[in-house]
Amino acid sequence: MKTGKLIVFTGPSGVGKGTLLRKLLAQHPELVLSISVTTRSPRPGEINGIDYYFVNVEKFQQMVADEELLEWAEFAGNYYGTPRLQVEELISQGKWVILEIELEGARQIRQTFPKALRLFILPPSLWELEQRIRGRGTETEEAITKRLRRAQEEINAASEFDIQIVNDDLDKAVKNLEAALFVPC
Ligand SMILES: Nc1nc2c(ncn2[C@@H]2O[C@H](COP(=O)(O)OP(=O)(O)O)[C@@H](O)[C@H]2O)c(=O)[nH]1
Ligand SMILES: Nc1ncnc2c1ncn2[C@@H]1O[C@H](COP(=O)(O)OP(=O)(O)O)[C@@H](O)[C@H]1O
Repeated sequence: MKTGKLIVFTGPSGVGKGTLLRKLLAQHPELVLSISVTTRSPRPGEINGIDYYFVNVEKFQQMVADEELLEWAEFAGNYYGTPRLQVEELISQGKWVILEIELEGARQIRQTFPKALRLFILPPSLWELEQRIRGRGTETEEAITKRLRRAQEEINAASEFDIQIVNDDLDKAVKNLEAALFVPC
């Protein structure tokens, strides 16, 4: 049986993580995206148990206390975390599990899973990042401000990751992502 693998996929809000992963997962069924827990409200079209497990703060805090999360962090006023059991089961089945998580969570995983492959997605520019967040039309003005401020901090930490990929031309970024994942270095 194939050996399981953990892949950390980090990048600022609006950079195109979800877009890239949807394209990648459609072409590579051997990759599995870990479904996170969050206290953020669902966006239009987001489905509980598919996009996220949407919970309230009390439930989230209980999961932390019960050590049900592999990692967790607060981001732009909401909590996000990775369910431990789900990831451990998938890895034991030999799956390649992708954690789409922000910088603080990625730092925790570097301590607990040093063998995880850590990828950082960069925007072509901060201006383009802002156009994308605004263009997506999912965040309030306040959320956009918080996320853009956090984006600068995250971009400054990109060199902590094994591989950096610029999401400028989407198809080119997908190809670079496939090379990072499947071409032995
Ligand atoms: N630490 C951590 N971050 C997460 C998790 N799930 C999502 N995130 C990150 O939380 C941030 C906000 O996610 P979201 O509200 O969906 O916004 P988006 O990045 O603009 O799509 C993003 O950087 C996600 O990668 C998680 O389980 N743990
Ligand atoms: N390479 C790209 N060029 C232009 N727009 C993009 C590109 N990748 C993603 N987008 C758009 O940017 C917005 C944010 O993408 P999304 O995948 O939601 O980012 P994230 O998951 O990192 O927050 C979406 O409207 C998406 O269609």
